[in-house]
Amino acid sequence: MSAARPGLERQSTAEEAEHDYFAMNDPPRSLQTHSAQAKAFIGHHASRDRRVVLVTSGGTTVPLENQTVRFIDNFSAGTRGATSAEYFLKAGYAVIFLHRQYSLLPYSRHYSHSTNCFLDFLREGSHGSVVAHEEYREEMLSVLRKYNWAKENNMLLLLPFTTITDYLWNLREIAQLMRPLGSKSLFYLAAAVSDFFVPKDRMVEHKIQSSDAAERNIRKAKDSGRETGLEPSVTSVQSKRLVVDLDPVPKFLKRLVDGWAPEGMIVSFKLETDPSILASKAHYSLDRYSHHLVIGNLLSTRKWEVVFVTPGSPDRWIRVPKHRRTKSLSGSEDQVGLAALKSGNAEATEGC
Ligand SMILES: CC(C)(COP(=O)(O)O)[C@@H](O)C(=O)NCCC(=O)N[C@@H](CSSC[C@H](N)C(=O)O)C(=O)O
Repeated sequence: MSAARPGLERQSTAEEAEHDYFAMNDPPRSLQTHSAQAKAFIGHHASRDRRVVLVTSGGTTVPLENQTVRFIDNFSAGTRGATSAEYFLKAGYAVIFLHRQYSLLPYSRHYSHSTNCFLDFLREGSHGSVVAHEEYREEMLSVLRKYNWAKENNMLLLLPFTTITDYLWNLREIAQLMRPLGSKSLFYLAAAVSDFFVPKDRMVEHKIQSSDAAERNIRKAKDSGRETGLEPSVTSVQSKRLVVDLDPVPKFLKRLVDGWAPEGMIVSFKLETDPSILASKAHYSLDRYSHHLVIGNLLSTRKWEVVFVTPGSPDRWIRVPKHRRTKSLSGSEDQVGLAALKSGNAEATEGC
């Protein structure tokens, strides 16, 4: 961590980490365009005194080379984010949907290109027309009407990211643009965010070689390392194993709560695979960042149960009953939202 800059009182560790991270890792080429779109969208809805939610969705990647051939990814398909965005729109929020490029989107998620292939719901009608199969027509029409309403009323802004750096630059930019909304802003952080990454100054430029060329590759990287004093983050050794040395991603939630969006309502998700630590990790996150709600979920059961962890209240599990975990067109994840609605937790609907 850099020493406190002379003439300034020592900034918090989180502020220092933020400064160092954004100084070392360039913004995505799309940031200015995204910023202009978000600014116009927020201004449009602020002038109508409307609540705006930033929903983040899908997984961030960690590139291993500057000219990226290989990257570390995660499991997230964006189902939680895309489904929740639909509930937020239904509840009257304007939605900024910051999502992993090509992950599931609100409404179109019901008929993706692979699972539930939309072509399977269509048939050729008269005069070369295309019509929906009778049995799907009602549901498809309902989804289409909601989708068109959101588009025609400028209620949904879709902003894509790919890497962890894209995500953090966009999150900070949009959060700062949302500040004037004050308590009318909500942050719903459903994206699966990388915890480790390859810092730019330790990233190799070209594709990592898996052949004998690796020797030349290592020598070149080490020679450049001798000049910069930095070892490359990824090296393949004589045994041709690939050794990857990653740094932790700065804990940005602290900066979001304290600096970027001090008046916004902030909901984060805690993902675990071990049920015995989920609640404690969710409480730890809430205590550490002092935000409003942590929604805990397990990788294996995330589509039908979540736990709401809020300050000063008992943990509240929301589960879709076994018999209702049907695979509707929209999948069982819709039912976590419906279960929350039926349990009288309107907020919970928006939270799922
Ligand atoms: C990703 C899923 C599980 C949804 O799955 P799909 O429907 O398939 O998309 C979502 O519900 C979720 O838990 N999202 C959050 C996952 C996540 O990355 N949580 C972080 C907290 S937010 S990243 C915060 C950062 N580490 C920090 O401490 O500042 C964690 O568990 O640590």
